[in-house]
Amino acid sequence: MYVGKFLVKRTDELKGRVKISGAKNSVLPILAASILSNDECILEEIPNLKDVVVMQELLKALGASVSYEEKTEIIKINGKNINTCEAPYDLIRKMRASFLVMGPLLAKCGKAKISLPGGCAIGSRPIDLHLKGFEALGANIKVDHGYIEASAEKLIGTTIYLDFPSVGATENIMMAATLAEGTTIIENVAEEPEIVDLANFLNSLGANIRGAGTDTIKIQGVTELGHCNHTIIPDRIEAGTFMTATAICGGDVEICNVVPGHLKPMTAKLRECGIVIEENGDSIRVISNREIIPTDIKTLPYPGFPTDMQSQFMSILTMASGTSVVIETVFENRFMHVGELKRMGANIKIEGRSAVVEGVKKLDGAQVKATDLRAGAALILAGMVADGETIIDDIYHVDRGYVKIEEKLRSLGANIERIE
Ligand SMILES: CC(=O)N[C@H]1[C@@H](OP(=O)(O)OP(=O)(O)OC[C@H]2O[C@@H](n3ccc(=O)[nH]c3=O)[C@H](O)[C@@H]2O)O[C@H](CO)[C@@H](O)[C@@H]1O
Ligand SMILES: C=C(OP(=O)(O)O)C(=O)O
Repeated sequence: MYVGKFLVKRTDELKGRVKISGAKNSVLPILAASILSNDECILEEIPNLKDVVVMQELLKALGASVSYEEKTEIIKINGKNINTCEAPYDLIRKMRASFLVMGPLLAKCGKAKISLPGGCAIGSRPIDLHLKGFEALGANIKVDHGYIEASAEKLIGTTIYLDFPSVGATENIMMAATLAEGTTIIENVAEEPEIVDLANFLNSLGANIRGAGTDTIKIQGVTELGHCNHTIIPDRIEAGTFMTATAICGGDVEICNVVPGHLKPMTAKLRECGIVIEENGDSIRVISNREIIPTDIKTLPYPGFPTDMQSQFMSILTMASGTSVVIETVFENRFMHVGELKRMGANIKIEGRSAVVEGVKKLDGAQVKATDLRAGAALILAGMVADGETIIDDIYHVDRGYVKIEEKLRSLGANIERIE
């Protein structure tokens, strides 16, 4: 059983330089996509995250050969010997992104049997759009005893309109269409940088994908994919988390290995909050005197403000000099952190999909629980400005998506440790 907790104490300021790891939300679909090829893929800047370990286990269970070296952050993966098209419940339940192997398996083996992923703390997270896309490409879908079975003699390109620009559905359908016969056009797709990274990876394997990063993606099917070297883009959500950590604690931090363009929605909001941000090539400098101007936030698909940064921003806004409104439009239940922040003295009221945050003069340390990955990050931020000690439980969620967050924060002067 996982027994780790974080003990967080007051941090007066953050100072120094921190390097951002490869993006969790890029590496997971790219690992899934690598089994489309029958050759070796070499992937660099692989973050050592729990979710990446689970994805490796899943790909090995399907028959892929996978080797990861933590020191160099390189994965070598070869999908030549994929020998089963079934992804068991035990692996799918550990991580929703496991469902991203469905598109590649269907394209490569003509069938896939995957356990239904189910919901999680942030929402019910249906997969109807993924399935509609596979059906449009000619797959036959059936749901039986908690498993989805998809089969197709041949996938045939077509035009697919997504009702909502779902990140996962865009990725899954794009991967399936890569080896389909003819042209697939997917409209109203997600435009996240991770979609562009996946398309770039597939193209360097020999796929023919155009338009990633816009609302329409066009895929000309190919018969085979080859080998490639690919470097995962930096994690914009990890970068945003360090930006907000600096904002709330005060200080002067250089965040390197970032793509400033990917951070724009966060940079714009932090500037509205009164934080100074300088962009310098592939790094940014964040300067804060701890004074936070109240600011409203509304989460939206990219290039809107990311839902994965909503809870960290909420922590900052609890200390603002007035009232802010936070609207969550992407997930229907992503306010679980509010209850925990209130235990630390925050003044927040939820009304439907909105949270009204009344700034307070101080937060108090308390025993709290990371209800999901980003809730855990938000509680670390709150703990760093609270009086007294904060103990955060259930931090396995945090390890899903942050590489050694406590070590990186400590290198900037934060008072945080992992305890048993
Ligand atoms: C591994 C990964 O990349 N995870 C990210 C991905 O999750 P994920 O790919 O699961 O998120 P989606 O963009 O698919 O979900 C957005 C919304 O669409 C709904 N929906 C989605 C698919 C579907 O078939 N039907 C449907 O109704 C979801 O319930 C949710 O309300 O994008 C989210 C939105 O930016 C991020 O918070 C996650 O960090
Ligand atoms: C919701 C998230 O991830 P996942 O889709 O992997 O649950 C996240 O990264 O905040």
